[in-house]
Amino acid sequence: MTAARPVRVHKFGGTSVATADRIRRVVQLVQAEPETARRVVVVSALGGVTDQLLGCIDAALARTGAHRTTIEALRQRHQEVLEALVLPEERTALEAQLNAHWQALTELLDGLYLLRECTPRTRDAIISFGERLSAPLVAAAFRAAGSEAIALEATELIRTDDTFGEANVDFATTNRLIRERFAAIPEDQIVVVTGFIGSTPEGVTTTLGRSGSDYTATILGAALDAELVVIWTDVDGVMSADPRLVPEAFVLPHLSYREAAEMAYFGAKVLHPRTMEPLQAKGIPLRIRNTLNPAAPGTLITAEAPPPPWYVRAVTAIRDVAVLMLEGSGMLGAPGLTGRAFQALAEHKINVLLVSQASSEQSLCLGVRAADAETALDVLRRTFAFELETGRIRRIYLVPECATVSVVGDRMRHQPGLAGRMFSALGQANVNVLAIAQGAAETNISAVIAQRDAQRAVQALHETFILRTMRAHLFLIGTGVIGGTLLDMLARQIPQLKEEEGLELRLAGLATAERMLWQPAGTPWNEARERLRAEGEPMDLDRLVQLLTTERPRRLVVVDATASEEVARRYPDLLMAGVAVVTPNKRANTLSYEFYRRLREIARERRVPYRYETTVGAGLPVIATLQDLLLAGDSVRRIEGVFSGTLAYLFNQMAEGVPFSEAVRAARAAGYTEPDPRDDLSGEDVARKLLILAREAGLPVERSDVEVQPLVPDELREVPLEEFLARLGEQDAYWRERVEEARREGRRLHYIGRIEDGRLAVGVQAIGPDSPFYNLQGTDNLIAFTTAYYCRTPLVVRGPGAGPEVTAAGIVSDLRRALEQMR
Ligand SMILES: Nc1ncnc2c1ncn2[C@@H]1O[C@H](COP(=O)(O)OP(=O)(O)O)[C@@H](O)[C@H]1O
Ligand SMILES: N[C@@H](CC(=O)OP(=O)(O)O)C(=O)O
Repeated sequence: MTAARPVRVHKFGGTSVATADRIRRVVQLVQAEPETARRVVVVSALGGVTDQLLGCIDAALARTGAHRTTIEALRQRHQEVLEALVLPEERTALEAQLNAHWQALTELLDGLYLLRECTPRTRDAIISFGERLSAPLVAAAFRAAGSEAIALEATELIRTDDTFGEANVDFATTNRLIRERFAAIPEDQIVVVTGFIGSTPEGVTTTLGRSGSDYTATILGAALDAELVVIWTDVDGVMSADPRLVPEAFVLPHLSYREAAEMAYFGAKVLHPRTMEPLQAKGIPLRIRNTLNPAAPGTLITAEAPPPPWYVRAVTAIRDVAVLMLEGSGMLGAPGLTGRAFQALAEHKINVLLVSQASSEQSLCLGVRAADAETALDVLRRTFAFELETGRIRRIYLVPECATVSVVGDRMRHQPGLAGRMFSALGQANVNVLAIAQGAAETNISAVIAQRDAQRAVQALHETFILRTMRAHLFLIGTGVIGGTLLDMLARQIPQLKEEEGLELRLAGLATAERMLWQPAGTPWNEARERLRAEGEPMDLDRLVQLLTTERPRRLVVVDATASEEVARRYPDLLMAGVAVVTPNKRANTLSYEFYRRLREIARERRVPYRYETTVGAGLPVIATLQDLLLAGDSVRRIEGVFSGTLAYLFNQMAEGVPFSEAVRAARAAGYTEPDPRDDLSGEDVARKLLILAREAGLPVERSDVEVQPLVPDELREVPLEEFLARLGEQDAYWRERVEEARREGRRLHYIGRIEDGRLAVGVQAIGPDSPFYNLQGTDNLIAFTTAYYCRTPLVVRGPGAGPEVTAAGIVSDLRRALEQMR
């Protein structure tokens, strides 16, 4: 007796047998396999045929008559393949065989047309013809290419129950039938088997569910103890996500049976969910390969697979899902209800994709296919008629147009926090979650979302869990000195951020007081200002806020580089909508205390970043230092500082004998002052910084609580700028005298803000050499914190407190922290 040859089963999907050329390729691929193996080939219907047959059913039921035209087109298509592939001497016989099929098919459809009714049984009979037509053609193509080959109908091999449309296999009988049939066929013959179909013990044709040919292949593989099953399709393997939804998806070289099954169950169309079942007990490996690219290694599916670099292996989605909601306080502590719901649905052969129940049992949420939704609703309303009447169940309703998104991976088991990550990734993508569920094995987590969010959700999850990169968006308001510098700085940093940190920051647009440009898909950083000029529309703050909050792309940060109160007043709207705000604009934090408090509260509650380090001391870590001290449990006794680079410069100049008027003009010429130097000289700017720090330190203070000593006399406050500048000299004598007086006492003048004992004051002070301010140079700021921990020597932050570069750098740092919080 010769040893049996090892068996290899090859399944070719509809895409692989769509045309005569493709079928030729199939023949070559199988012929290239080692002849020492027994070759079994499972084929699907020619690509698209099953869908067209389903279309015929609908057309016949609708009595349009279009089914006849479609059948004619299908006949034509198969005939062309026949003529291209089949040996001349075989044609007549094969044509006769196929014609019998066309005739049977036409009769069935005409029957529907007359009866206006299609039972699941008839539907299966009709769609089984796709495979029954393709298998004989493929077998003939093998023979034409010189191989011994026969075609078999799986109705004589696969025994099922009568669950039409998704029949269950009786494995004991099936395995026996397959073994007996194959024992009678010479081992060197290629056997071409119809995928997708089976039959009941009575010989009625059934189908195994859409994409069921995969399952046929593994049923055969297991029955014949195959050494390998290969599923040939039109992609290089099973990918980390549906490549049509996620362009960055990549081929997974190795998967476990469980992972592949979960992916298929939760929507990865590349495999039928049951494909893996027959192989598991025997550990038969399964390989997914590409007919169009046979050189690619494909995906290997076995019992165990080397773990992915991170927890999640793949992301999937099912579209066309509906959610059934059962609500009512009477569901509390009613253990039987859930069971009854399931049973009722099962009796109507409705598959529940996902279940989620509030722990109080106040609500039960069941995901089903959209096609089953109305029936399911009806079934549940009838099942719970009594409960609905007595109010134990308040209502049962349907949420249509949903989708499920799932993350799948064996390595997810026992990993806390993944569901949280999933929620936050979806939240960042502005995707609302209706329900969430996790499999008992902890190898999948699924969420129900609105169907329109499906692609965005899959992309967000793929990015978060698989690529582990992050895409974020920035909208810049204000392109003046600071905004402009920031744009240039980020344009330089972007490539590096992407390369080294996986952060893909896009510019979603920008606005000035005159114009705005909204490009949520991203606009090139270094062309942004030109685009604003060329493509921008007139600035309309209401509309802008509307766009930012309702059409926001994922992880949106608004940088407000204006000094506008109008813009600042919109921060609550932005934060409420989940849009982060990063700003050097002091306005928002210096409006009423109530406004300040509300901003922080929204940011905290919504977990949206709101950062404003650059409002005090530009890039210096002033606010961060204060916050750190408070976090450590420290308490502030005094904050004292020189908060204005401009005024520091002014007093340093005067100390060297420069008259007041000249010092102001020099500061203005050097670009240190505001365009109108009175904005600095009034002390308003310093007062605001002090107010912000006081509030950060916990004082519920208002602007009116700050005592400000202005450097501009009252009579010069209102005059035109030119006149003010011209009359500056009037002040020189006064300041010369004050500087001199201080010098006589060994002191120097500085404009100092101080918070102590709940008092906020800003003004000129004469300070001695023992003060940290005494040696202050140039435009430096110096802020000293005297606290419970830092009581003998204060903690000092010192450095340039103004300038476009340091301020923009401070904004970038705030931005990075904000993005970190939005991961
Ligand atoms: N995770 C995934 N990996 C690979 N392909 C996927 C995935 N999800 C969905 N698909 C889609 O499945 C298609 C293959 O399935 P299908 O069209 O049924 O092929 P066949 O006709 O070979 O059975 C691919 O072209 C791809 O667009
Ligand atoms: N022809 C059937 C069975 C099948 O598996 O097809 P494919 O291999 O092309 O997905 C269907 O369309 O559902």
